[in-house]
Amino acid sequence: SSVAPRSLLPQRTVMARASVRAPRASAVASADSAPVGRRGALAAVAATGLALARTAPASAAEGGRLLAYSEFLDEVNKDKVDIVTFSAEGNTLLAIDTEGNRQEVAVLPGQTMDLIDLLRKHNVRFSVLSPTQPNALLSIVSSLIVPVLLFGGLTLLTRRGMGGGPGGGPGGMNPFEMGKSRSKIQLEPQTGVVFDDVAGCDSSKLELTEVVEFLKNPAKFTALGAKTPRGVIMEGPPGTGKTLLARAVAGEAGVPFISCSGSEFVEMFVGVGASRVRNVFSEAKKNAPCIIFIDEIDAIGRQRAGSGRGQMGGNDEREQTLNQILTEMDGFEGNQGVIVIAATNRADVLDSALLRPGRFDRRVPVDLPDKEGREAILKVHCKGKPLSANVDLGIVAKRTMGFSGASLANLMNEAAIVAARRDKSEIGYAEVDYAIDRITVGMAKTTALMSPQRQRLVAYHEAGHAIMGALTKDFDLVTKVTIVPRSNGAGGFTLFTPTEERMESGLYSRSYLQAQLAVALGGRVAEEIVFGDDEITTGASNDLQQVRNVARRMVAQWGFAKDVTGAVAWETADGQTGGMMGPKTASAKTNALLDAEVQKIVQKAYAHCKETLTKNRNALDLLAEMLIDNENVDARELYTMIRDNVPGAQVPDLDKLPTSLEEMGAREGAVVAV
Ligand SMILES: Nc1ncnc2c1ncn2[C@@H]1O[C@H](COP(=O)(O)OP(=O)(O)OP(=O)(O)O)[C@@H](O)[C@H]1O
Ligand SMILES: [Zn+2]
Repeated sequence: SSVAPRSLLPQRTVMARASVRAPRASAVASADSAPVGRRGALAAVAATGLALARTAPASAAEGGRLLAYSEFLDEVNKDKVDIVTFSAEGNTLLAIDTEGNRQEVAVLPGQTMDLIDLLRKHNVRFSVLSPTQPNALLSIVSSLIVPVLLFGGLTLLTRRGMGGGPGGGPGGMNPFEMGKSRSKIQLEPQTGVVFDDVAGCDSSKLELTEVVEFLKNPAKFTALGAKTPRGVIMEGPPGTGKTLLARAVAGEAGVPFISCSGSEFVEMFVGVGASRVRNVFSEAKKNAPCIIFIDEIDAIGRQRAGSGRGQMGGNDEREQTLNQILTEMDGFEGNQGVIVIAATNRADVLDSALLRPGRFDRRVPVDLPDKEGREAILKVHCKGKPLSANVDLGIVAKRTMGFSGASLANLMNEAAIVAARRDKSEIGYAEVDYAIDRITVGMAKTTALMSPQRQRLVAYHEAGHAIMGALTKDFDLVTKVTIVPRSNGAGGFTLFTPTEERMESGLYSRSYLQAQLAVALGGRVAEEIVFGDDEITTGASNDLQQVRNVARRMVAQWGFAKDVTGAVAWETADGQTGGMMGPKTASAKTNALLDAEVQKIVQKAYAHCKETLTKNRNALDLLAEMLIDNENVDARELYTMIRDNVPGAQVPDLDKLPTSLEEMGAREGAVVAV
């Protein structure tokens, strides 16, 4: 497979000192190699959640086989087919059966409409791959010799209307036509979308208000010599509303919206991409102030050096296109009011040249919605749909953890279709329930949907970090615990805010560092206590690396084990022995001593952690339950629970605790550990 599940890739540790809007900003700032020991940097113990296995999108390359059309029809008739995806050209399709197996099928030309009737009759979900999606399916199938066979009855069927299926006329449904509708430069004078149409995503919207302000009156900004925004990268999983948000920015500012997709540029002949970029920008300048939206920027903006280079010549074209974009953005003298918003779900692969100041220097994470967000999105998509009184959107939101905005929209749509099919006048809970199951089945194969078991595991993991943090005297304040999956692959996170004094001095005591180790181990130890040794997961690998790093530095850099290794710094802050700082000093023997001390320190922290969590199993269970229930737990909720359930615990003044992410982020020195 081309893309390894994310959980198998080295996970990025995110520990960044927060500036004003820290929690969001730092969710993208990778600081794996943060020089520990520098003021503040150490204050973060990575409390990394379980990495969600984000599998590659359905690719026919993986275990697919070519299925004869007749066999395919038989399977459909036996209700064995669950999901069908047509290629943009409509000549092939990918079928996923009820067991999750993928199979490619060559479609007979001219009978798509009948096929669609059949699919509808058997409740098969189907969709058309958009022409801009890189089509693995197509390239594979086209290399096979496709026997075009005729099958009695079906071949000569005429195009009957599609009256049978509710919700969707024959119009826009024909994959043949959709394949051809590759867009030119698309300019919408008015998108008609406003921020209120985008539910949830409050923090993303907040980040974008500045852009809106600028677009409303660019002259005001430039006259004052203010540094104006130029490029914004929105990153997040598919369907989280990135396109919608970009259109809302245009709508809020009342400016035109020019959209294109990164993949459109690279499919063309050499030189065409660059010239198209020029066209897009010159069109934009004519219409300024306005927004250029580039979807799938990763298609052009991948890292230039390394793996991609020299592959079948297609790369020069991509590079030229990328360079042209950079040139255009650099050429915004004094910025005439053109803002480029780009979207990607792979911000990690982007060329760093794109992210430099003056280019895409703002990054707006658009994460999967939490429970509240999901409820709000559901509300948006219920507009104009008659809902029966027995549908409680709060409950629907609770049952749909891991759903994106797009899947929630899809959910309400499916429910409406089912209701119509059942001849109901309103959508009842039964229909919504049915739609949830259906979409869940589809999603389980393509995305990182949280199963209840997984949710429980992540909840206990994070609860382990948080309880350890909260119960350790004089440790950083636990300001937020969440099990909402992040776009960087973390299953959840725990946020700590160090005290002002600690931030000021930048000095850390031995007891503080030991506490840090215990807190970092909290996730794994909680898993162990609750689920047993055999069920512990790889989700803690990041925590364990943190533990190793901190312990190693305690011994080798700060002389905390001086009785054994002497009060000597055996290595520099970056873990090097010698180098610029002097000769290589640690002998093999000393190194062995250092290693042994590291192990001792870690074992001690581990024992302490296990004892504390076992003793406070009650609080651990309660917090895990709170997390499963609400997904987010803020400082006040956490410490209230601790005050009421852990006798003798040291609890901060509840009235002074921050409750909103805004408040927490606004606190100078907040530290995010994802
Ligand atoms: N926050 C939201 N509020 C309301 N609707 C949403 C939201 N997020 C997504 N949707 C629905 O999902 C649809 C698809 O979202 P959109 O295309 O903006 O996602 P995207 O993040 O750009 O996805 P992709 O990465 O696949 O391009 C929207 O048109 C809208 O109907
Ligand atoms: Zn962790």
